[in-house]
Amino acid sequence: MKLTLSSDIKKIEELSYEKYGIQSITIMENAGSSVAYEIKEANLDTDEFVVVSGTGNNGGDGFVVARHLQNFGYKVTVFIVGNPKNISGDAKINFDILKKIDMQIENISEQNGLIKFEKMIKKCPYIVDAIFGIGIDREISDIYIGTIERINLYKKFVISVDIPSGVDSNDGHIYGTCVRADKTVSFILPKIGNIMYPGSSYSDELIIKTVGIPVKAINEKKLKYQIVTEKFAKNFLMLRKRDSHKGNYGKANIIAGSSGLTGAAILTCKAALRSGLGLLKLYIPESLNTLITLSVPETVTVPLHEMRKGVIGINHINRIVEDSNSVNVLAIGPGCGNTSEISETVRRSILDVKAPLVIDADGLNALSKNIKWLLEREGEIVLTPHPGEMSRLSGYSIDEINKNPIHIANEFAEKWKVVLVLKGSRTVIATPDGSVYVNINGNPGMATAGSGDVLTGIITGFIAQGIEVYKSAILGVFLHGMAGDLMAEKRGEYGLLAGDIVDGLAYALKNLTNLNEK
Ligand SMILES: NC(=O)C1=CN([C@@H]2O[C@H](COP(=O)(O)OP(=O)(O)OC[C@H]3O[C@@H](n4cnc5c(N)ncnc54)[C@H](OP(=O)(O)O)[C@@H]3O)[C@@H](O)[C@H]2O)[C@@H](O)CC1
Ligand SMILES: [K+]
Repeated sequence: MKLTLSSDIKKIEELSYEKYGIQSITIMENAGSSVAYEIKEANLDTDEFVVVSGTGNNGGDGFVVARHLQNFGYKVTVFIVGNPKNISGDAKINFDILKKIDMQIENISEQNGLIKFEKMIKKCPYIVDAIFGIGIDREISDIYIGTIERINLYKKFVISVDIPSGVDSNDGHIYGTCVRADKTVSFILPKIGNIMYPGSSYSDELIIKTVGIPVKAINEKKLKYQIVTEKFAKNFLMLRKRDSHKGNYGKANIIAGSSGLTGAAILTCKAALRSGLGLLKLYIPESLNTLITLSVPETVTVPLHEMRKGVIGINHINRIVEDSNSVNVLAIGPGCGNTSEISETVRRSILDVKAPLVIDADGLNALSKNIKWLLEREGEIVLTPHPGEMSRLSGYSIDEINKNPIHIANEFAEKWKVVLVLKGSRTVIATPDGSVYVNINGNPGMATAGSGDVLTGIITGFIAQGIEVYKSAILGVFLHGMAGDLMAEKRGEYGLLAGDIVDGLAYALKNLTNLNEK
């Protein structure tokens, strides 16, 4: 499902009106009535509603909701926040209708109105929030703060129109304060602010209504953001043929692990193998070989002589590079340590390995000091940073990245021609052609040591199996989240270990392939 900026929605609406002759008032009517019917069908235990409208078109939608709710037999009171003189266009048409049908309308433009509002919502259990939609563009002040804080204070059931009032639809940040909604009914397509944090945490449920905008108008607007849904991800998965052997499922090389960080190598290898790949080779400092072999016996290890304890010697790089040109993918980084040996390995791999590369953790740290190496890269490359690593790679602060992961990932992937997997509570996958995919499954239990190593292993495993590089990244992120969710259901979020995600991956893959077969 596509994901939009407010400008995308405005463009789609413009196309619908100007090219296809749809009337904007019709769309407002459909938007408002879709919310009202959603409320009616929920059979809520009330005979009364409060609708809180702003003075823009979101408020206009609220006026339509109020009219329909009244028709359904509910007692409705409309509170307008702001100066009613500012209501114009379609919203004004609907406002005038309310006056003609004797709707009870109150105004919250000063303290008096606020007291009246408070009194009313204390006794009315259901509130429709139509204060701001995609048009909010600045910090909220005064009377708006007072209104929103009162809505939140009494913990009533709140239905937000389009987006909880206070969320920026373009990035999900909050303009000072925000309505806490139980349900949001959004129109045409979800907005980035409905999906990204913190905005998405302000609504427990999100419903999308099409409101009569022609699909043609939506398709004509090239939309670059997309949510990764199960339906979308499962198409990338290849069914395993009955008459196949391990040679059909690809070969991967991994460089991971160093003294004290052997666990990272173990997790990466286990995850790669669990993704279904045929043959896995791990390059490992020789002193760690026994531990790896005992922990992941399915991995072929290449124990390499150490010039420094627990670190692969620099003299082996030629061999690794040469070997990696005969496999389907090379992954570098998990638990490698921040060493000059790894830095040189990353440099040579970027320059000389033609197979796709997956670079994570210490591999990224090496790259961030020498980002221009990417200019020399001919083959495909996936980078899987968390916000700290992304900060070192991009120069943006962690705070900036957390506030705007979609736009920063998009810019970086296009600039450096990489598939970028920016990890976070909503992992973003950005591709060199400017497409951006946002993953929405997963849970806070997955924010645990080794979780990223598991993701690197999964993506590596899928690339090895011949799934296109960007699709492997999307599928890997989706299944990583799905595996985490399955295991959190069994064990809870607190006790979740990265190793559980590896176990969950087997079940997640089983679920997804079952869906594929149906
Ligand atoms: N376009 C369409 O055809 C359709 C649109 N639809 C609906 O319209 C919504 C978008 O409507 P919109 O563009 O009018 O913006 P909206 O969210 O109502 O906010 C603008 C108002 O808020 C005000 N304001 C802003 N920030 C403020 C602040 N911090 N503090 C105080 N005031 C502030 C701003 O005031 P101003 O900046 O002019 O002073 C203006 O009055 C969309 O989400 C959907 O619900 C549907 O009906 C389908 C058809
Ligand atoms: K709203």
